[in-house]
Order: sequence, then structure tokens, then C-alpha cells
Amino acid sequence: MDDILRRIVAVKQEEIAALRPRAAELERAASAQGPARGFAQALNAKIAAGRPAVIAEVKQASPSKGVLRNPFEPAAIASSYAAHGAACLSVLTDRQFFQGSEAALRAARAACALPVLRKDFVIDPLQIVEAKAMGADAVLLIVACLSDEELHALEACALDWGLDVLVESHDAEELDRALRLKTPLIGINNRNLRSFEVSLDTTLGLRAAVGAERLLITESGVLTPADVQRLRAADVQAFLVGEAFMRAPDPGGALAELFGS
Ligand SMILES: O=C(O)c1ccccc1NCC(=O)[C@H](O)[C@H](O)COP(=O)(O)O
Repeated sequence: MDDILRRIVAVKQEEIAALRPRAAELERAASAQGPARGFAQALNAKIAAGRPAVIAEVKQASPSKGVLRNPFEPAAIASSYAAHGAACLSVLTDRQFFQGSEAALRAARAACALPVLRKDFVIDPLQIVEAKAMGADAVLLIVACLSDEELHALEACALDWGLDVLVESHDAEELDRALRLKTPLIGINNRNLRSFEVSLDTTLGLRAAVGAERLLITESGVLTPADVQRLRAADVQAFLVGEAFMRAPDPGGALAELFGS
């Protein structure tokens, strides 16, 4: 595991230990939530309509880039994304490394009708119960910080709670492990977590390994219309984008410019 992931996972272990006494309360809150908004369904609907499927990210900061947006208004950002054709939202809930929060996810989801991914570092089923309790519609599983056994158990837990799963890989070996899961949502992250460099070649090099029955979602480093064109020309139709929108005065306007909507 890369150093940054190791540090993040260590913090997650502390957070989970602190959450454990609230397990019963979280189960009750999760059970009281309504049905999830269909995350995979929303992506597929955009593609079926001939449009790129954009998961628009709501994040204030990141380890590689520091603070991206200040002030940070999750509800206004979510409304702007929805008005400009985003398929779904990805909301960072990690506090220590991304300055995210449960409150940001709740506010973003309440401000629009889009399905929401809880973007965090999930290593324990209790975080999935917590995700459902806060209203998330999907969770992220990162292959690089999980064993095969953990991946399968966490996927089963998410599906049991009615949540969609986006599984994220950084290279061919991780992708091979991701493809052993049931989920149709296969993320390929273009950010090298050792150097923090991003290269769209990561997605392009792995494109052929993701069969037509799954949906490849390219993640990180999509910054210009030329990037989008290059990826779409290789039949990449789904995009997770954060920085390009978070640095813009109007995030939804930036989405429309990047994707020509
Ligand atoms: O972005 C980081 O610094 C980072 C560090 C460690 C683990 C994950 C990290 N990023 C999360 C993401 O993958 C991005 O938020 C997401 O793909 C959007 O990327 P971008 O469009 O480049 O903001």
C-alpha cells in the first residue's frame, strides 16, 4: 500500500473504533432511510441518451492539491451541478485529508435529486451502514487498500443495504481483482498515489481489459475538453471529475464547458 493510503487507513481505523459504540444507532438510522437513488442507473441513462456520464465531485481539499475551494458551499455546488447535466455526485466525507464531512453529503443530496457517492476510504462494514444512515446512494471501494476477502464482504454488505458500488483500481493487477466483483461500476484512477502525478494513459492502457458488460469510469486528472475528447474517442463514456470544477467560480458552468453540455 502506498504511504498516503497507509496513513489514511490508520486514521480510518481510529474513526471506526470511535464509531463502534454507535453501531446499533447507525443500523436504526440506516434502516429508516428511504430507497437509494439509482447511481448506476443514472450513469447508464446519460450514456443511453448519447451523453457523457459525469460524476461531479464535491471536495474542498485533497492531499495532493491542498485547499481547492474556499468558501465551500456543498448545497450550492450540488444545485449548480444538477442544473448543468451531471449524472451523479461524489461527496468527500473524509475530514482529516479532504476536509469533507457527513454534513456536506447531507447538504449536497438535499439540494438536488442526483444520486450521491460517499467518497471515503471504506475498510469496514460499519462505514457502509454509516453511509446508508447519512443518505448515500453508493460507496467507493478502493482495491489498493483491501484484500480480496474484504472487497467481496464489503461489496455484499453494500448490496444488502441497497447501495451501488464503485470499485477503484490504479493498475492492471488491481483491475483484475476489481473485475472479480459483481459491480458493473469499474473506476480507473489516473492518479499515481506514490508521485501524485496524473496520466490519462492509465485509463487508456486499461480500457480494453474492461469488457462491454461493465461501465468504465475514468477518475482524476480530466481537466480540458481535449482530455474529454481523447477519452471519448477510446470509448470512455463515464468521468469522475473534481478539481476542474472545484477551482471554477461556477462549478456547474465549468462542467458544461468541459463536456459541451
Ligand atoms: O487527490 C488526492 O490527492 C488523493 C490522494 C490520496 C487518495 C485519493 C486522492 N484523490 C481522490 C480522487 O481520486 C479524486 O478526488 C477524484 O478522482 C477526482 O480527481 P480530480 O478530478 O483530479 O480532482
